[in-house]
Amino acid sequence: MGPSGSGKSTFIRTFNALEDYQQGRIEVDGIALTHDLRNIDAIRKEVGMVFQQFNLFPHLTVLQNVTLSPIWVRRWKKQKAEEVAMQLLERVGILEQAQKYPGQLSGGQQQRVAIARALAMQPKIMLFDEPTSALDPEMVREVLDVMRSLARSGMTMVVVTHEVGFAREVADRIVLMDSGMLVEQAPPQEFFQNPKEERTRKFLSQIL
Ligand SMILES: Nc1ncnc2c1ncn2[C@@H]1O[C@H](COP(=O)(O)OP(=O)(O)OP(=O)(O)O)[C@@H](O)[C@H]1O
Repeated sequence: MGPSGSGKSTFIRTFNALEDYQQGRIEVDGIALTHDLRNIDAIRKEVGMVFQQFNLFPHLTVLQNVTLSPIWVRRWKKQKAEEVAMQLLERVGILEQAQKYPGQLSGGQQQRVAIARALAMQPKIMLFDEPTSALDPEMVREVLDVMRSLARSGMTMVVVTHEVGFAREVADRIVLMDSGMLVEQAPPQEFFQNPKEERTRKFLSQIL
């Protein structure tokens, strides 16, 4: 969490080398991120990402959006990729939309396709960059429900969000960022009820 421009997107985009960084060290499931392209590829296979704007291919059906990477990157046979995709579409509650195009779906449905698409690559970590910020209020919940069940299934997730209730309920750890720096990190209860930093108190007084 953190105010606008505090560096939240920049931070999570470094995890899969969408953004370069100058200091520090990033390690994903034992693989250290270097500038070697093969290494970046290896990390990207482990890290799924969901963006605020769903970034689906508009000319492909839902099913084709979800099977594209497994077929082209993982080299799965079409039939296997489609079987797995259908299971994922069922998991995110939009199985019946499989043959439609993104433009025919609501924002909440499109975001659930984007989640299924990321999961299709069987990532070890999922990054979410304000996944509900572009949605109408009534669609926020259906996406948060999917994320909640993903968290319960044990998926490691790093989520940039302004959804305070969701963060409080689902997170193991909340990180507050400000001016490109990590200000405070703590389990939700401690973060919301007993923050250590003045900056955190000020942030909470603005959002609660
Ligand atoms: N650690 C950093 N060092 C230097 N510049 C940074 C750092 N983190 C972010 N920036 C710069 O700060 C600006 C805002 O960052 P970013 O978009 O990541 O913020 P944000 O918290 O995601 O904002 P929003 O909530 O509006 O999306 C960008 O121009 C980015 O390049």
